[in-house]
Amino acid sequence: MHSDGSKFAVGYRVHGHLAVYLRARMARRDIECARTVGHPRARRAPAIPCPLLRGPATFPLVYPPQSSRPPRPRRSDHGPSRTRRAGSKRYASGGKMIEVIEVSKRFGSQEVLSQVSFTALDGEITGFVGPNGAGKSTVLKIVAGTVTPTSGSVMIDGHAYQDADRPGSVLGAFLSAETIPEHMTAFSFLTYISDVQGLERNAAAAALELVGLAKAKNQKVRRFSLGMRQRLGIASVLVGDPQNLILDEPINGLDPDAILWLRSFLVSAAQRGKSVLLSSHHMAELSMVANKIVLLDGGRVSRQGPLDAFLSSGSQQVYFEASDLFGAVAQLHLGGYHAEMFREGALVTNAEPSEIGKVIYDSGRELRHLSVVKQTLEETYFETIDSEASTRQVSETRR
Ligand SMILES: Nc1ncnc2c1ncn2[C@@H]1O[C@H](COP(=O)(O)OP(=O)(O)OP(=O)(O)O)[C@@H](O)[C@H]1O
Repeated sequence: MHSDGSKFAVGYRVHGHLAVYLRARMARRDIECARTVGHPRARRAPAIPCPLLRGPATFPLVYPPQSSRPPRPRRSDHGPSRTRRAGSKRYASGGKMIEVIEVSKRFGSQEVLSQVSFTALDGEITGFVGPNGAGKSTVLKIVAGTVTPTSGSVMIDGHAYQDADRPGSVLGAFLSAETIPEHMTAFSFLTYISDVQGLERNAAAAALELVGLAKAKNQKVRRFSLGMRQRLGIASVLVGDPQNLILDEPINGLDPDAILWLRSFLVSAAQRGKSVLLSSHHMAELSMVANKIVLLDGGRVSRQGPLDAFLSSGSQQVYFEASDLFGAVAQLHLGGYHAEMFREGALVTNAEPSEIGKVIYDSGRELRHLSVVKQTLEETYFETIDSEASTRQVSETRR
């Protein structure tokens, strides 16, 4: 305990995370304070088995872990009339929750971000992607208030974050597990966070349960594996149940069980109307949960839009299987189509399935399978990055 008797003063002796919470308590208007602090109304949902814990969890796991698609939102999940598009992946909506407005950032002479603008809406998971060094972490740090933009602003729930009365109830951010003090135990770390946020101490225990660290609660963080540190970092965000969540590469180091759990948790959070901004290099994972994608490249937003637009924007391919496959492919070539043998059948580029079906049928062959192959998020990602790179190359050559 510090000589002034403040139970928060101990935070001055540590660095990183705790200093952040400390400042939250000591100087409410310090924008760093709200990195991870949340509000005290931790949810007391009915206990439902959590795949991570193999025991009860304390949040409603409404998203079946086996499924890669979220279910239709139930009215009871988020109150009456908050669902705008039942059946879609927008779970509930209340407006623009995280608004990044024309944000630019320079570190010395290096321009890292240029006029970055996007919104992460209520009830949605916004996937934030881009190559290494694109500036994703810098954007998230600016949203969390730990880095100041050179120009532009961020609004959260319609207000400047530093003006929030209870910053912790507004935003929870998991930016890096590296800042968790190594000399603390998992429990003392989370208890400290609970104290600073004015939560009951069982909020810390519940968060440890949620992320599957209950058994390791008395272990020092320095003995934690990467995955355990990630889990603890995620727990530090969940402890206060904030309305908006930002997570920077939370999947790194997690085992498959934990990934499954995190996926379920984030979808559930969106279903309850929260806004989730999720940075990740795992495209397949993002495809399963995201409603919207923001692609950052070279410090600029090179593309943003609904996930479905990313999946359907590329060249369409039709896959078919037929009798006399070689003959069918030759027939398609004669008709001017580009067809290639693939697995048990063939892939035709830039074609409509009805056209391909007609060609095969008219040639007297038996059509056994016909389907449209959608471009994956990863393919669209590389296509966009490649086209940005060639555009940059052309403009540099012209100079
Ligand atoms: N504090 C800093 N001082 C100077 N340069 C910085 C600082 N923080 C980040 N940068 C630079 O800003 C650029 C963007 O970094 P950032 O970490 O935001 O990228 P990122 O998209 O998150 O990358 P990754 O996918 O590898 O995590 C990099 O060139 C990095 O070196």
